[in-house]
Amino acid sequence: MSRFSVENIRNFSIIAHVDHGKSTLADRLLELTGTIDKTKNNKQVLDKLQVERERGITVKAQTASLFYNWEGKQYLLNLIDTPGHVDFSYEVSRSLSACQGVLLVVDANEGIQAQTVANFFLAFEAQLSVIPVINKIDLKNADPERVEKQIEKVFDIPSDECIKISAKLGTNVERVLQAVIERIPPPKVHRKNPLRALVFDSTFDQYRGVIANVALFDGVVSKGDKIVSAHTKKIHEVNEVGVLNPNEQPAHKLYAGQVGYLIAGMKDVTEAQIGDTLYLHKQPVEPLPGFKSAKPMVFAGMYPIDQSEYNNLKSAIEKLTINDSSVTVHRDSSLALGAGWRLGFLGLLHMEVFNQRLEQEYNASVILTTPTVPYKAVLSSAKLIKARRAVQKNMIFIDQNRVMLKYLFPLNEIVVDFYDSLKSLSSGYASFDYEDAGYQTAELVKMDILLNGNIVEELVTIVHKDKAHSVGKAVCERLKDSLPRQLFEIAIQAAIGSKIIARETVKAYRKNVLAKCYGGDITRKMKLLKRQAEGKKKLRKVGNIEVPRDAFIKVLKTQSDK
Ligand SMILES: Nc1nc2c(ncn2[C@@H]2O[C@H](COP(=O)(O)OP(=O)(O)OP(=O)(O)O)[C@@H](O)[C@H]2O)c(=O)[nH]1
Repeated sequence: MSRFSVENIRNFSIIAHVDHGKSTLADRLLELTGTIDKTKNNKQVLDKLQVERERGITVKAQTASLFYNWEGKQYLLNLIDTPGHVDFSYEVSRSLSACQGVLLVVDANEGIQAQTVANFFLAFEAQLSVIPVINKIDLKNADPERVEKQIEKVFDIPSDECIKISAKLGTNVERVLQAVIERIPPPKVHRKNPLRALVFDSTFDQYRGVIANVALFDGVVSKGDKIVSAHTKKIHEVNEVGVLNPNEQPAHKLYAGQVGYLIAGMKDVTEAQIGDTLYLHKQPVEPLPGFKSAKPMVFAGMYPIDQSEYNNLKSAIEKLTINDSSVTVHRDSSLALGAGWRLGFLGLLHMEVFNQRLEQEYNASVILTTPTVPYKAVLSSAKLIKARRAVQKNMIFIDQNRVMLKYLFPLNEIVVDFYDSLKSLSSGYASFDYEDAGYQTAELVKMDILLNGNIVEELVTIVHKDKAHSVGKAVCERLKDSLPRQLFEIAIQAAIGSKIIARETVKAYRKNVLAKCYGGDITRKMKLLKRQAEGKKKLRKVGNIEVPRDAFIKVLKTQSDK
């Protein structure tokens, strides 16, 4: 790695709206630089996770070091592929901290979309060079000239700076590499200074522990060095350093300006903080600014299906959060579901992907309960807070056919199905992005669910006053369908304070498990009675009513559907 002087290094990222072609462009860049062989099968090479390949989306930023000869010089181009979906924008902003420039990919047919704008501003605020790339010019409906005008109008980038390509066919992709060299500056670093390395990402390997992705701002690091984490102050010996090409390729040393990986026997989440600065033992440095921690937007309870799986699930969640530090984890417990956690995610897709990764990468199966959003409650005698509907903030015309609208919304109104409704109302044309605008007051009420007068703690929820009646009714109906009949009548009620807003009744009945056993075989009877007793363990008693675990899960799901 010593061959590459700082002048011959470029660190860049590809950013875009979802599906505009980042991963396809990354595949072509990898082929052009001989990093991977050119075959028809190179599809989303950097999307290594099973969930990414199944869903065809990038959820995790990936790094690849490309070697490229141009005008007689050899360059080291470090590419960081980033996710497009809004739920993963935290990955994008972290990746940008290791870069000096970005390729902003825009679909020649769809033009500028919500995440194009959001990602552009992330790069702009980080003062990175932006190279606009108009992709998919091979499409029949492509209109690169219109997109060029949009880019000029919205981002103030002269249209002659746009590179028009087809990542699919490889058209003009070589020009993109040349623009990276010409328009993105080399990193501003000092190799003679003591080591200062930023941990911008990390993954967990079962055998080798934490693999930290690092960007070197100063100095050199080699195998055998003793390094210190500015965060924990713990000393670690470096076992391996190298570059991602795109798979790990060990090297003797990494130099300032380069991006690579480092393994130093860190075994634990707390030892591998993303945003941490690493320095050489006895040569302390001023730590780099690091990252703002991600702000969870959607919360869900997570429990093992069987409590005996608690410890395995705990370790799986810990390992996965090393790789996805935007998930927040707090211990929680529920009378119905046992010990578990309350996890915070950046959005619903993020929650689904995390759940799928737990299953696929760690073989864990879990119960997820209703996602909720955080509220701050002000308890007054009336217990009530003023409502606020969506408020329009501004409107910008991107071109004759497109308009960008900004609204202030209650988060609760958008987390569940807003995006889907928007897509179907606009026949797929509208796109959507959001950012947290802080807490606002609203008329929210706490809704209790009661069984024969006893509150079921697991089902207490916060709902908007206007929706309380419909949510309460739906929960009571769902509970009625899922509660087994018992020896006595059960009143199911939804209540706000002392006011009952919905009610259903389950008639009395006794389930005789021996009903179908006529005479004879005592062992069979015993078996059925034993099974009934085991079944009872999975029940939760509310007063004298037995509620099966399934019933909770079904009702919790209704709450999120409403
Ligand atoms: N016709 C055409 N299709 C393209 C081109 N580039 C990408 N695509 C297609 O567009 C779709 C999305 O491409 P991806 O590269 O996966 O998009 P992405 O931006 O990486 O998507 P995320 O990782 O989910 O954000 C795929 O079906 C590609 O085959 C192109 O130049 N022309």
